[in-house]
Amino acid sequence: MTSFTLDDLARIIAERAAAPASESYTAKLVGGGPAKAAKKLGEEAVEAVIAAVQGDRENLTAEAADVLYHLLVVLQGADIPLSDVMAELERRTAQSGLAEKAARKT
Ligand SMILES: N=c1c2ncn([C@@H]3O[C@H](COP(=O)(O)OP(=O)(O)OP(=O)(O)O)[C@@H](O)[C@H]3O)c2ncn1[C@@H]1O[C@H](COP(=O)(O)O)[C@@H](O)[C@H]1O
Repeated sequence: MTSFTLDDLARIIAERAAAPASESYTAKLVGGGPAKAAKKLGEEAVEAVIAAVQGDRENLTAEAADVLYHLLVVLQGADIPLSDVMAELERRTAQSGLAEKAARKT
């Protein structure tokens, strides 16, 4: 069990984004522009998919951490607060995913 949250990580990323790129991987990614950060997110997502398909729990745990970190970096670069994403997820709790999918088809 850990008390570390995505909010904590988003705060670290926001701080590090302002650091010199020579001192921070986060600053280097954000400074490289949205396409670079998004490409990295895509790569990490594919690695997580491969680990999931292989049933490799240890690797999937590590790759999931990479995906979450890189997603938060992409959000930071796009100036989208994590709280906006959480609000969208909260809004979706009003109905099941299956009900939402069915409503889209009609
Ligand atoms: N959680 C992370 C985190 N997860 C993954 N990574 C980096 O993401 C990269 C993953 O890419 P790869 O495995 O493909 O490695 P790579 O080949 O070196 O990457 P590229 O050169 O291709 O970009 C590695 O360099 C990891 O170090 C992270 N870098 C930073 N953080 C967090 O951000 C904080 C601030 O880090 P800096 O911004 O570097 O100060 C850290 O203390 C952590 O809390």
